[in-house]
Amino acid sequence: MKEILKKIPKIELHCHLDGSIRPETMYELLLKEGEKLEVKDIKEFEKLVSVREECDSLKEYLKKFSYPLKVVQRGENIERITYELLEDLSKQNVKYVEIRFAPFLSMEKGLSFDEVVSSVLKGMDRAKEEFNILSNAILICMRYDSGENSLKVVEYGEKYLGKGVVAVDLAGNEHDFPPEIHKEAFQLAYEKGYNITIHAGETGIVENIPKSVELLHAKRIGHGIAAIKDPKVMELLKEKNIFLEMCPISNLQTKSVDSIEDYPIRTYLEEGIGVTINTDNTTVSNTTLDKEYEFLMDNLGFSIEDIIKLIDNSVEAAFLPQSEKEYLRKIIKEELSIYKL
Ligand SMILES: O=c1[nH]cnc2c1ncn2[C@@H]1O[C@H](CO)[C@@H](O)[C@H]1O
Ligand SMILES: [Zn+2]
Repeated sequence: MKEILKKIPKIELHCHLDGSIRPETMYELLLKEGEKLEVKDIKEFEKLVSVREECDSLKEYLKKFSYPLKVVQRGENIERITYELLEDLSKQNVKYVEIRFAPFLSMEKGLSFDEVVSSVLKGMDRAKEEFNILSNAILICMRYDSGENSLKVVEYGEKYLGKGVVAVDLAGNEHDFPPEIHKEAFQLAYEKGYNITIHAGETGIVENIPKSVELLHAKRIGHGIAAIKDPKVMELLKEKNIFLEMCPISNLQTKSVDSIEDYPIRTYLEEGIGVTINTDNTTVSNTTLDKEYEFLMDNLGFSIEDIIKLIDNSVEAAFLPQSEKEYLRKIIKEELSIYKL
């Protein structure tokens, strides 16, 4: 591990709560629920809930969410895993994080929408008090869900806007469910003043990127790997100042690119597209922001100065008012100066 990466202040914009539950906590909570686990210890369990080399697609990757989903059905669990994720991130010197989750996925055993959202917000408040880490939430609509359910996410979530919730997202199996299914919901979100980010072009479907920008009002795109296929799409991203939330380790696991050399980040930066680096799912992808940056340094020749520029992009792309971005820039600059960076 490049030692300096551990120390520098960082920002996380694309992190799924259910994909980032501490394995020890998940194991404990599953056993408490009486779940029969066919593993002999926590080490084996960790393998069960994170992807290995055998993963060949996004669909395969998404299968890893079956255990996390079992533990996000109680308010106290949701609050705890939010708090613990923020504790872990604060130890890695992450200053600000946007945590995303799909409320409807936590409503399978009777929790209400409000119970789910307020549990996340409680975890965030507690972490802010104790670890001084700032965070906001992004509500996810699931692609396979009906357009009506996505509308409900937008409608029910409105009262939390500006009170911990800053945006809505669309996630899940991109291969079988195009963005336009959810057009109405995102139109409403736009009108209500939500920020919008959409998972698009993650595993090859380039047209989902312009659709997300033009039909769903996306200001940021999750992954966007397929933009490399079409110069017009890259031009659109640049022209509209759409930031990409790239997650290199996850992208390799889902086979978004064939090899590291094909990872399009350099081209995007040369084209003037705003790129940010994120983890996607710390547990499922077995990663951290430090590992993601280290990966860029080891495999794609990024320097620490390049990394600092990427972190500054994350500040710019954050769903925060200018004054809060300025505050983040100030504290980041102060800390970097300690290391003469
Ligand atoms: O990289 C991804 N692409 C698409 N969907 C994802 C990704 N990571 C997680 N999820 C989906 O989002 C849900 C809510 O967090 C997860 O349960 C998973 O199904
Ligand atoms: Zn994601």
